[in-house]
Amino acid sequence: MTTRKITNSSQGIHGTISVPGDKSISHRALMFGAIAHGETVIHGFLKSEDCINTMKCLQQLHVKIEEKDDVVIVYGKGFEGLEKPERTLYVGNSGTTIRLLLGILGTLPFETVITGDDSIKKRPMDRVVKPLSKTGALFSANKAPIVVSGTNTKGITYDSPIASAQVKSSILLAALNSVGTTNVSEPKPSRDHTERMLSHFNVSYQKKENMISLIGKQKLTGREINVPGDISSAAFFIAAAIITPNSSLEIHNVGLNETRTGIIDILLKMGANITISNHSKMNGEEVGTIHAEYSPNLNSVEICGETIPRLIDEIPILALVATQANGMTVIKDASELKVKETNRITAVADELTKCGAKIEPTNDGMTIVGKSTLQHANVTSHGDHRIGMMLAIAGLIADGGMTIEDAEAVSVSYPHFFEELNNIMA
Ligand SMILES: O=C(O)C1=C[C@@H](OP(=O)(O)O)[C@@H](O)[C@H](O)C1
Ligand SMILES: C=C(OP(=O)(O)O)C(=O)O
Repeated sequence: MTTRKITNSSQGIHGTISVPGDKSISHRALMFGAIAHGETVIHGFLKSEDCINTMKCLQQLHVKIEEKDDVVIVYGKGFEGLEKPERTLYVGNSGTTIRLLLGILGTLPFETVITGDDSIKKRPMDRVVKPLSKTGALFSANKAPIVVSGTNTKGITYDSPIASAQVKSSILLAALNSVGTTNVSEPKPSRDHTERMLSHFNVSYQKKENMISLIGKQKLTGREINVPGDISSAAFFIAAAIITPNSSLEIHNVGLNETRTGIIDILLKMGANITISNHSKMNGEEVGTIHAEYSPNLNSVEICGETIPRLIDEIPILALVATQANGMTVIKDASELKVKETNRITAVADELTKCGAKIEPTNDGMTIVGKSTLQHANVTSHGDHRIGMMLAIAGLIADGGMTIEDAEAVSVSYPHFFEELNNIMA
């Protein structure tokens, strides 16, 4: 386990950076490339642990994938080109990998065993096992390790009780290799990268309100994909600039898909100095440049309802920002946080309390009372990349900095996070 010491940054953070590729889009680019026919060339692929695990799983299913210079090339042979792996597939820490792959594997006529690390083994898979079983897919368990297979799967109609892009995407991937129409709805809109990727691969589907309908067995052909920078990674540096005195930071090429920009909406509502410029589009995904500056007059907010899925992974870093805002910030409707890489409600509350924050966990979120002066503490990431990065940013404003145990967890989504942080502190 690696321990990292972060020093307090009295001079602020400065510079112009780009963040690595979007994790959600990188996973999908590989999977769509694998089930399409022909070459899919991916630019800006995120080479982090989670996405590399997706790549390795697909290679074990006998998909040829090459890394050349800055591109990743997937030589897809359609669903029928996927072959039984010799070994158990290992997804590491990645919920997106296991849930989306279960959708694909549940339509293949051979048994695959799939598992992950200790965190993955605890995370609920019934949310995909239940709907996918209706297609005719077979599963040995509701938690990893799972043995999965399926023959002649059929389209289903499923009203998902949770707003989860992983559930929606798993069902849509299964739908592509099933006979007939699949209809899937969700209670609130979750990230729509799968839908945009379907359009990019010329798959036709209908979307009416929160219901997507797709006819199975459409043929996909390999495409070129440009992956924008990950707004969930950018969020740590945006927050750092906002809460650290004397800071000014520009981040290029950030994905600005509106199903992901809840973090920007909330920070603006809190009074943060953020501007967005250079708007453009990359294979159906909006991108732009984000400029963030120190914002001394932040106010508390309530974060709930439809906003939650639009910033679900940014709640740990938003909690830190809320410690620097006047008044009480209330986060609710976010019980999904309990089933992420760790229980992010208790992990955030426990670790930030050690630093002097006034933060109370609730059943479906937390309350945070600002403004607090934070101080040095020995904290832990709990093996969760987003908790680790949030605590590193807390170190910038804490008296005496921060000591973070299990800091290597950041490699799950942002392998060079600490190097980038050092660069902008210089
Ligand atoms: O589909 C995706 O790429 C993701 C969806 C979200 O999970 P849920 O869909 O389970 O909320 C998110 O937390 C995760 O980091 C990535
Ligand atoms: C929840 C996350 O990812 P996953 O569900 O893919 O493990 C995340 O990256 O914050």
